[in-house]
Amino acid sequence: MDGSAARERLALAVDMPLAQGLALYSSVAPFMGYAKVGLSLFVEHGPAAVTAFQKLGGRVFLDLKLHDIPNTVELAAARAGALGVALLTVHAAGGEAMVKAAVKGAREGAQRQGHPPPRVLAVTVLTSLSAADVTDIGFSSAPEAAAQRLAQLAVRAGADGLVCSPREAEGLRRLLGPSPFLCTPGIRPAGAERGDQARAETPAFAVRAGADLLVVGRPVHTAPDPVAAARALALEVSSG
Ligand SMILES: O=c1ccn([C@@H]2O[C@H](COP(=O)(O)O)[C@@H](O)[C@H]2O)c(=O)[nH]1
Repeated sequence: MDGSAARERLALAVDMPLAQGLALYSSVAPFMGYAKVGLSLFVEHGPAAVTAFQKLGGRVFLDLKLHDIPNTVELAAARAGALGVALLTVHAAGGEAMVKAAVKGAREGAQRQGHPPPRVLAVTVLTSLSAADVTDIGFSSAPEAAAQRLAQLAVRAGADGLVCSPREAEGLRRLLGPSPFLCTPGIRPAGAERGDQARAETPAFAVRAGADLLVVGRPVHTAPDPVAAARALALEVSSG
């Protein structure tokens, strides 16, 4: 795989103040094709955070993890679609009707503004949850089985893809085939601090497991040389 193909498979999680995030994304953009705008940036700046990265030429992954009643989620997804984002997240645990509503809203919102429809990705089991946490919140199964159940629900509802741990990607590919777009946060290069990520794996592991898009935040933010860290990620993705 060449460098530009690796770039298509890397998203920078911009979990930091906007000015700092814009500067960081500009410097790593040759290696990372998506800027992921998450809760902290969106709570502080709203749609302006999205347009700021779009002005830099970045494709925006709007990671709001919508989770509410279907009508509310449809309205929010329509607003996100109208912003021209490339990817939007919802929680699969919101149920089939809610995921369906998100897909409908996102498509209609994008169409109204003449944008291509965003891919709606359903979050299965957060990568920060350990097996014990998954039991604690009421699943009777291990993370992998819980992720598979939620993934099947999301695909039935029309989600374009799934967010999962790299540990679950291979099983989901086997179960669901080549079409769902698999996005894996919880990426840690060998030796990197895990922080709050309980089910993390290396970039090469995620690629071999069948992930389409790898989300990376702190391993780039906290690196002594973030550009070198992004270049190393792209290299590992290319050879993974
Ligand atoms: O299950 C999930 C879903 C989303 N995320 C998001 O990805 C990044 C990961 O950042 P790191 O600094 O590389 O840990 C972050 O924005 C999360 O909100 C996730 O980690 N797990």
